[in-house]
Amino acid sequence: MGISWSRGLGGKSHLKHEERQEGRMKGDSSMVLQAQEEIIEMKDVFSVKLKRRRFVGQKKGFQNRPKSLKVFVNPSSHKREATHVYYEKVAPLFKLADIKTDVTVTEYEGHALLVLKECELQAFDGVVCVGGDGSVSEVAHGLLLKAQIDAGKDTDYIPMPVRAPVPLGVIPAGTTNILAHTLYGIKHAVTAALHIIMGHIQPVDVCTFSTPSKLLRFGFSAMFGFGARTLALAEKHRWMPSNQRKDFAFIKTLADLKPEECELSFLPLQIPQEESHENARLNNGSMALIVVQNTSRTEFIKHLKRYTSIKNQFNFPFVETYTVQEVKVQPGLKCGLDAKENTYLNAASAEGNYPWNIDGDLMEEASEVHVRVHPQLINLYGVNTDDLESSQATCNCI
Ligand SMILES: Nc1ncnc2c1ncn2[C@@H]1O[C@H](COP(=O)(O)OP(=O)(O)OP(=O)(O)O)[C@@H](O)[C@H]1O
Repeated sequence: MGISWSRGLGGKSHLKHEERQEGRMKGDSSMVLQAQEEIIEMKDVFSVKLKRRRFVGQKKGFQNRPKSLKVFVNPSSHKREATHVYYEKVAPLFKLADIKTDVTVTEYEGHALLVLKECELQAFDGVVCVGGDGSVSEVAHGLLLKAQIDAGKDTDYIPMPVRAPVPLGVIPAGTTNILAHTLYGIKHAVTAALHIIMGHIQPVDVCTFSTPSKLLRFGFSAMFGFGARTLALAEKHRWMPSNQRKDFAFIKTLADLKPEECELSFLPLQIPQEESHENARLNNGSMALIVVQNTSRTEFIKHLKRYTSIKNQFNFPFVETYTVQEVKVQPGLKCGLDAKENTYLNAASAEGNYPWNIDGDLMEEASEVHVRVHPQLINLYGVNTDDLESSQATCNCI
């Protein structure tokens, strides 16, 4: 086996080493030209460096391939592995691909958001986040918020947000990496890095979560009720180790399970009949609304257990699913609840705020929350694994 190349043979395809030898032996005259090809045996190759060359008039070498990246690494992600993952597995690949990087190792929650607000995004071809879903969500929010600021928008009220100016790359290194699973079909840092290097880009829908007076977040998913109360309880026990805290909050919230009083309104997505069997996808301007009505604890646990499976996951009489564009949730206390129930419903905060779990981040709001999906608001590095039958993103977010 050898590596061969030719000196401007007018686009003729190369012959393999073995074929060339054979041609020579047969005395084929066309082989005279080919004989100018040079061969290096693979065993003699120490390393290969490809220089990017452009033809006259060609504007770009490879479309979308980044040359300069702003990188955020969350050193606290999943057993503090993110820094190691980045410097050992990803940074060497970026270097080989001649990509310049500007790295911020975040020091606290909200650090990436602060840096992004001050960042000159024009200096970069993309932003990369090394961490779990919590970090990715913060960076995606920061990137989109900065885009609105740069576009001169009022960041408290953004009915028509502008798109993020550069793509976002996700290097999975967290405890939960649902977004990375969706984009790469796998939690694998090197696969993710290669998608970034090759400039594979996937437009993705993003939601805005707002109250009547302010924008809470740009994000991808939210839970009201059980998933939010679990998070609120876990946050109150920050002193506990992460997994212990989550398990404790989950079991305690389940033990105290009560129906959540709220008024829900939504705008269904108008989709053509032939697509009506499809649920929400990454970039078709839709989101899935899953409403779990009051039921027994046993039935609710059955529903939770099936949550991670792909087949019949919501096939319960008390679970309704809708494909929607907008949702409004107006929390409200039912008159006539007994004191114990009232205490539960107001457990998250003395001010009567209701907890929301937005991409794993706790937000507490008293007023109505309006969720809207904005089609293809951000480009993410990766491919759309919606179409890969084999991809099964496992979700352990609750
Ligand atoms: N240096 C830091 N110390 C503590 N928290 C940080 C730091 N840098 C970033 N964060 C915050 O940590 C949160 C969780 O990060 P991430 O999702 O990457 O990790 P994880 O292991 O998946 O976390 P989780 O336990 O929430 O699943 C993010 O909201 C991020 O803002």
